[in-house]
Amino acid sequence: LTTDMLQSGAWRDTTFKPYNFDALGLPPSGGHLHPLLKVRTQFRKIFTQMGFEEMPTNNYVESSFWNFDALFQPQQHPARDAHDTFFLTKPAATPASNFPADYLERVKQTHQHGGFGSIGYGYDWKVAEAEKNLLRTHTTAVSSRMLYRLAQEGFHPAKYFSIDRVFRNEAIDRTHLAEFHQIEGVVCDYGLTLSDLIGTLQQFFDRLGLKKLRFKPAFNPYTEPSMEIFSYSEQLEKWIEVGNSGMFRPEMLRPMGLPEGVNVIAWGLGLERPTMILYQVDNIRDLFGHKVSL
Ligand SMILES: COC[C@@H]1[C@H](c2ccc(C#Cc3ccccc3)cc2)[C@@H]2CN(C(=O)Nc3ccc(OC4CC4)cc3)C[C@@H](O)[C@@H](O)CN12
Repeated sequence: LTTDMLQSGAWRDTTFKPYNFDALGLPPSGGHLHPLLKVRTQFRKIFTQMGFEEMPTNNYVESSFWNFDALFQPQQHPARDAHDTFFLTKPAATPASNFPADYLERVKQTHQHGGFGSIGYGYDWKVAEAEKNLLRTHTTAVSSRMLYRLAQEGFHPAKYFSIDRVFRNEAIDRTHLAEFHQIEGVVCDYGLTLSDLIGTLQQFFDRLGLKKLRFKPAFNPYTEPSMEIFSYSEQLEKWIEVGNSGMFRPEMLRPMGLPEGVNVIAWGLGLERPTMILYQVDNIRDLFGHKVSL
């Protein structure tokens, strides 16, 4: 039966087969959860089982102060250039009156002259640099806010985690976009050492099915020592990089007011890479971005 038959009236002398009311309709295509969000739930479960509390990460816009200065990342560090970071023009700055004045002063002193056994960087720290707004380059900016709050509200041992979007002004390719989801774990307590970090990482990655870990010395401006984490993937039958880690430096922790003897171990990884491996996706655009084809 066509519109032409209806308009011309040809339908009148056409015999049609009887309507089959028992015919099954087309199966409706059910929706499905996005793989990234399913893997995010998996990571949330792992952290929760390990007793970690999720950090509030609902601010993509951050000040350079919390994203860099609070982490003892020097103001002339290349990561702070526009070629690596998305700086905002409106609002371009968070007035320094928003930062705790005494804490800001301790951060400034630590960058300039060190303290707590550190010699600092010896440069002239500029508040205007710390006021610049940006799209956070890591969720470690949230960790710095949480650690400061923990110190100010009365320290107690704590375990935090975050899983959320971060933004880097970098070249994009098959496996890298200008934004990705960072996963970060943080443990703060008295007397933590590198072996606590290694043990925590083994617990964490074991729950991901990654049994064999290897650690390689690395550098981060805000952690010392730092280690890159590698694991043997049975699925890919090769050693793969699975994250980075370290112990936050005293130049970051002491100005916050965390008590003497308190150390903080932390590690980070991405959400896209594990999702691409678990769901056998080889182009990140099939997973995330403006042209998703699932
Ligand atoms: C600019 O890119 C950064 C991102 C992302 C990353 C790297 C480091 C950190 C960090 C940190 C950190 C360090 C010290 C203290 C606090 C945080 C966070 C994210 C992943 C880190 N990486 C990464 O996730 N790899 C990975 C993780 C899990 C995994 O599981 C599979 C089921 C088997 C597989 C792979 C390693 C690479 O993918 C790397 O090329 C991309 N990295």
